[in-house]
Amino acid sequence: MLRGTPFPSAYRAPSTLCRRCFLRSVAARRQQARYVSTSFLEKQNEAKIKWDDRAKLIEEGKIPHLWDILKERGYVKDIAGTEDQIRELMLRKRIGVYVGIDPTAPSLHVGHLLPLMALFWMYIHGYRAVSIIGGATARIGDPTDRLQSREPITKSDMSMNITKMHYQLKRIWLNVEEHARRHGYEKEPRIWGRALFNNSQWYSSLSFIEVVSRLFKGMRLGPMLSRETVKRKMEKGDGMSLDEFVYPLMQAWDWWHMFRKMGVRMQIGGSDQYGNIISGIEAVKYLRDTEPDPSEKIPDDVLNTPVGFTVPLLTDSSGAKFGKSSGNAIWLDQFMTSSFHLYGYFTRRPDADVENLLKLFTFLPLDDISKIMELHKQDPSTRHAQHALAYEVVALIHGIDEATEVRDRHRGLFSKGVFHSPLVTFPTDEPSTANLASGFRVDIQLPESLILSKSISRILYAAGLADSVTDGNRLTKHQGAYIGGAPGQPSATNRGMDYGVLTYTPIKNWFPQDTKNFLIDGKLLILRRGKHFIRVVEMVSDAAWEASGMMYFGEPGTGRVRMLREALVDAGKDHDLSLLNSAEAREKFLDRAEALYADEGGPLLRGLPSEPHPPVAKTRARQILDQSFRTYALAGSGAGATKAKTAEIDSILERTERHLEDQVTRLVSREGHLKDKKRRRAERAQAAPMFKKVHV
Ligand SMILES: Nc1ncnc2c1ncn2[C@@H]1O[C@H](COP(=O)(O)OP(=O)(O)OP(=O)(O)O)[C@@H](O)[C@H]1O
Ligand SMILES: N[C@@H](Cc1ccc(O)cc1)C(=O)O
Repeated sequence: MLRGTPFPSAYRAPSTLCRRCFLRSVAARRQQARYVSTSFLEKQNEAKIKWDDRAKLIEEGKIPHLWDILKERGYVKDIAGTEDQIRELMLRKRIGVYVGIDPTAPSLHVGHLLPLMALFWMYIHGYRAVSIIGGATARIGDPTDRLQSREPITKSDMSMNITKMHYQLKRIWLNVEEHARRHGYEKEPRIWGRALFNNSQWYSSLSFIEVVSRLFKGMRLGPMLSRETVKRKMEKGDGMSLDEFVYPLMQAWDWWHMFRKMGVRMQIGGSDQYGNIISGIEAVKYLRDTEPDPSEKIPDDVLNTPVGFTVPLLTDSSGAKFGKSSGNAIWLDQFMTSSFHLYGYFTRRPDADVENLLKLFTFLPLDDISKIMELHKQDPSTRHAQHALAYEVVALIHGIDEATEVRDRHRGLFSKGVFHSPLVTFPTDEPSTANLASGFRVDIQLPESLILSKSISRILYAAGLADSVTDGNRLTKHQGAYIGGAPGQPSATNRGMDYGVLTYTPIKNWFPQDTKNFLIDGKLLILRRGKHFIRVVEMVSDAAWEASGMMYFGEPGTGRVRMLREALVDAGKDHDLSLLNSAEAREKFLDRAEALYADEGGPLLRGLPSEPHPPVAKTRARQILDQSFRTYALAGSGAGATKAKTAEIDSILERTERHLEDQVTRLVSREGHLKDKKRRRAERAQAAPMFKKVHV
């Protein structure tokens, strides 16, 4: 092992350094000095040799330069910096590259996917890819291309948006790896590196005076005032507030933070971000060149030059940018735009656009795209290329299984563009607006009487995060579940999550009245089991809960049991018990019971956690109902014994009902655990040590 040396002999206050800066840099050094294993250094060295070898192959023309691939696929619209700088930088150094997204909506949309795709390409070619959720910047809101200022976002909406986007991005990142593998890009441990941050992480510990003295000091008002966005908003819009005016500088500070700490040299954005990227480059260069601490100084050379580029904007048929503000977004959240709609959206792209979209939205090699286009041209009415595109995008966002299922559903419904089923309406170009009316979709609603006065274990069970109340107790005992709140503070006095951040604290078996301390804006709870199994719970009044007709796991005296019994009794009434063994009666019974319980919107499954479980639970519920029918029929079929057997039937029913409830609950939770476990393993396997700053 090598020992970090916190105070090397040469480490003396240089005459140019003021006392404050000197002390600060000594403190920083002390914190950063750590033990580093030689094997880690060897591996880093190995990675560098590999990178240099790759550069040689590129220079000899044996493998393509990624920059050329990006250009060829259509990702490059405007360049910030020069093309030569970018080429050289990408060739010589495994630079960090980032895309930022403000959490001003509860989901990513298809437009976001474009800069992200460019980022994914860089990732699978070995660059360190960073995605940023702008928890801090969203509090201001990017004024670019707007005439009216944004409405402030409430704390609960913000927490919800950050949570949703965070887990959406995590899931997409995992899908990226799977996709890349399908298209021949095998993950290289220690070479592929990625990270996901919320910029509140650094803003919450940043002092105002530091930004003013380090950054604002060097920015000239003239060029900032002459920016198109500023002029337009001041002349034609509702004027510009100071926070909006400095927004690009906040974005620039993000870059500067990552530039120093993580080697991020490049920023990618949609073409509306060009101005912000240019401002960022100026600011980062200024901050780099005026660094007062010599030990932190970064030289002004090609390897330390900030650069960027923008991707073209994805627009709708009228030419308007797809986005939240334009109100035309195709969302990546299943509940806001179903995977069926998402698939449908891509299958309806015009023939003239589809080849470009295949290049932009998929990892398919260009040769494969040419083959797809050839096939498509033989009979464009089959929309072969559009289906390939839709399949790839849905698989990237929702996974291969979902994509295959949706493709099959589309195949079943449409053939050569002809719509078969009268039951389903043809999806239009309009995005699905379900759940948008309320502004966002929570995972689950639960009543006040549960949240405010029942144990947290019961709440975990009701939210579908525990198999039972006992399991909830076990989780809280072993700190296996978390709640959004201020970390490290006791539950009785926890002040909750700060605005714009996502922080958790382990759930303990606290008094029921403590749970209210974790409510965001008095109505939202964020619960998590393990690393990824998450529930956003909205607390509703008991009256609203009653009116909704919904049920939750463990709700006293509810109806899932009661209603199943009614359905079974109903089925019995409709069909003479002597008929119950007939196939016809069985089908009728199942249809009734299923309509009543197993519909996605039906009362049984409405109480269950959200996707991807309902379809699984639905199938399982049908199987269980099927079994219960058979048991019922068997019990009722004794010749002439119909009435006499009522008591026995009742007891069988009760048992089946309990069984049904248990099975579905268990199934849902187990699904979650398995996924959780798999994800954790995948994450561990790809821990990216290159993000750790190490001084030796
Ligand atoms: N339709 C689009 N085409 C290409 N890039 C897009 C599109 N929409 C957003 N982006 C890019 O995604 C990144 C994050 O965008 P942002 O958070 O501003 O979303 P938005 O939907 O544009 O929001 P808003 O409409 O509220 O400004 C930016 O780089 C932005 O340029
Ligand atoms: N300003 C970007 C989002 C963003 C936020 C922070 C960043 O560091 C970068 C980008 C947008 O609104 O599209």
